[in-house]
Amino acid sequence: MDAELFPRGRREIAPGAVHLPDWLDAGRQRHLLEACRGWARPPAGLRTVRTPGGGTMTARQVCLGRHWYPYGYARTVVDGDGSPVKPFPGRLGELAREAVTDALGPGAPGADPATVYDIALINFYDAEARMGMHRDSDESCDAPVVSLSLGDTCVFRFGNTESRTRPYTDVELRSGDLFVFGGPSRLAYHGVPKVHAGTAPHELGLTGRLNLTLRASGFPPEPAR
Ligand SMILES: O=C(O)CCC(=O)C(=O)O
Ligand SMILES: [Fe+2]
Repeated sequence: MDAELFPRGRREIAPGAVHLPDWLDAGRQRHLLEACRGWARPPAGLRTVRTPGGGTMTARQVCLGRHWYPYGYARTVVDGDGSPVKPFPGRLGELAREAVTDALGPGAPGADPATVYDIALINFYDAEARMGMHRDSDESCDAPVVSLSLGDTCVFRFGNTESRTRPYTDVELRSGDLFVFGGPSRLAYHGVPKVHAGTAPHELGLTGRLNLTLRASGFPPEPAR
C-alpha cells in the first residue's frame, strides 16, 4: 500500500450519496472477482454495448437478473447472443442491503428486506475505457443504487440531477470501495472519466477495473422457468 497522509473515511458526496472506502476486505474482493469471471463467460457473457447513435460503450458489460440495453431491460440478451440473462444471486441482494445499511443507516429505504434487489450490471474497464455522464433511470423503484469497485482505481464523477455538467464532485474509487446513491441523489448524473491503469492491488490479480452496480427494478417478479 502506498503511503497515505490523510486516512480515507466515509464521505457524503451529496444528500443520499455516500462513499465508503475499503468496504470489501481482500477476501471478499477475491470472491467477488471469481464470481464476476464466471458471470462474464458465455452464454449471456461480457459484451460490447452498442448505443442507438451507432457508437459503442468502451466499458464492456454483463448483466444478471435482467438484461440492460440502451435504454431498457429484457429477460434475454436481445442485443447480443439472445440467451436468457443469468439469474441474480440472492447473496448479491443481501450484499446490497448490507451496503445500504452501512452507507445510509438501517432505517434507510433499501436497507429493509422488503426492497428486492434483483439486477446487477457488471462493467469491465480496460485502461482506455470510460463511461459518459448518465442517470440510472430505467428502473421503476427508487431504492438506492449500490456500486462496488474492484481492481484499478478510477475517477468517479458524481453530479447533479439537472444536467450532465457542473456542479459535480470527482471521487477516487479504489478496489473494495462502496458508493451508494439514493434519496435526492438517486437520479443524479454520474460517470467514469478516467481509469488509472496499473493501480489494482497486486494480490487481487486483476488487470483493469470491474464495477458491480446493484439495482432494485421494481418490476413484477420473474415467472419460474
Ligand atoms: O463503473 C462505475 O463506477 C459506474 C457504472 C455505472 O454508472 C452504471 O453501470 O450505470
Ligand atoms: Fe450508472
